[in-house]
Formats: sequence, structure tokens, C-alpha cells
Amino acid sequence: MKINAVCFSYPHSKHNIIDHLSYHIKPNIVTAIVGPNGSGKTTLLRMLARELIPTSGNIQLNQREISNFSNKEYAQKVAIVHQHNPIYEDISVIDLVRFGRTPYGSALNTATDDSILPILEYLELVPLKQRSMLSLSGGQQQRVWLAMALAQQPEYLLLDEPTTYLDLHFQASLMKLIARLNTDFNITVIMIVHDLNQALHYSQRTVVINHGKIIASGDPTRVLTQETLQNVFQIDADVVRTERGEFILQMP
Ligand SMILES: Nc1ncnc2c1ncn2[C@@H]1O[C@H](COP(=O)(O)OP(=O)(O)OP(=O)(O)O)[C@@H](O)[C@H]1O
Repeated sequence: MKINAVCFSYPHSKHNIIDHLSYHIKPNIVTAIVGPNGSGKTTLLRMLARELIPTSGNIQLNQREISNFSNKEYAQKVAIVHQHNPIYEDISVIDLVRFGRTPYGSALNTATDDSILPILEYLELVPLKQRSMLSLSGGQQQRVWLAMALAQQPEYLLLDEPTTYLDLHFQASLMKLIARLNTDFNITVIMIVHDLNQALHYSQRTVVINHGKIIASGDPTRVLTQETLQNVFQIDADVVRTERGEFILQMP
């Protein structure tokens, strides 16, 4: 995916929320997007999902402008899981995941169970499959939304702060699972994270955004330096080397 000099502003914003941003998202790896609150991360992700249209510049997927894909075609290529996913009407887990098959023309056909069962197993959702969404905890619901996105069989999976509602056990297991998605399903992952250690350990590329511009990008150990953390997040943090790798420690 190529982002070419993209700008974006909301109708009443006084300046560009995304400001002449260019970046080539490498396929088949995990890319983490980090940055302070309000720096434009979600806005950028929503443009990649075609939920927002750039004010200028363009985005290409497989050398084709994303605006030229039909909705169905694009849904087969790109899936997004938002941070907040409101449920307006109650629905069972399995029916919600089946909606992920809509781009293949078989949303509520039980024949699609063959394609979604492995996904439910992968996300440890089989025991919950007949439960109603409204009866699940926030973390369990989040895994169901992820299952629905995987049912789309996308090439690109966009995740907005995927571990927000998860306890420490599921944060770690979801991160490990995300890291495996490209090997197990050949999926390119682009995820927004606030926990810089998640970016450090689970992404191959990290992009630091501030005021709608890329401040640094590349190998996370090169990008997430004490100096960048100070400049961008205004935090006093140390990058500590241990036998189990590098960790970012924020000073109290
Ligand atoms: N629908 C909207 N209308 C007007 N302004 C918006 C809208 N959504 C976001 N903004 C503004 O655009 C800027 C970037 O918001 P965005 O949600 O992209 O940031 P973010 O980096 O994802 O933030 P966070 O880390 O807090 O989730 C913010 O100043 C925000 O107030």
C-alpha cells in the first residue's frame, strides 16, 4: 500500500489533520503506528479503509488507486477493526462473524461455517459461538470483531488499538496472534498501538506520527529512541537492554 502526499482536514478543522504524508507500507509484515493523542493515527487508518477520503494526494493498493476499487473488491482486500464497535441490535457471535463473508456473497448462508470455524478456533471463540454479543465482555467482543475481519480474508488488516479492552493475558496472546497472522494467513497488519513495548516487540516497522506528519519510521529499535520519546511524547523514558530483548521503561 502506498500513501502519496496525502492531506486530510475535517470540515471545520483550521489546519491539515494529516499533512502531506507519504509512506510505503511493506507487505507481509506488521507495521505499528504510534503517536500522541490527536496526532492523526485513526484518521490515517480510516483513509486506508476508505472510510474517509483524502483532501489531496492518493493511496494506492497493488499499483491501483484505492478509490477505483468497487466496495466488494475492496472489502476482499482490506478489513478494519475499530477501537469502539457499537452493537445496535443483539446478534449471536457466529452470525456476526458470518457477516465477514458478505464480500463473497454468502453472509448468512450456513454453508460458510466451514470457512469461519477455523477462525473461531484460532481466536478461542468456539465455546462462545452461540452466545449473544451483548452478553460478552468488552475483550471477548473485541475478539469477535477481529474474527469477523479475518472472515473477510483480507490482504490487509487495519487494527485501531486492538488491545484496549483486553486483560494482560489476552493483550499478550492477541499480540502474539497478530504477529502470526502474516505467516498463518499471509496478512499484512497495520495497527495503532499506545503501548510502545508492543510496537517494539510485535512490529517489524514502526511509524511515529505527530501533528499529521511522520516524525520517524523504520525498524522499531532504531525508531523508538530516548530522544524521539522525549521529543514526541514528552516523556522521560529509558530503553533498557535485558536478556529477553529491549524494553521501554517510562520514568515516573
Ligand atoms: N469527526 C471529526 N471531526 C472533527 N475533528 C475530528 C474528528 N475526528 C477527529 N478529529 C480531530 O482530528 C485530530 C486527529 O484525531 P485522530 O482521532 O485521528 O487522532 P489519534 O492520533 O487517533 O488520537 P488518539 O490517540 O487520541 O486516538 C484530533 O485533533 C481530533 O480532535
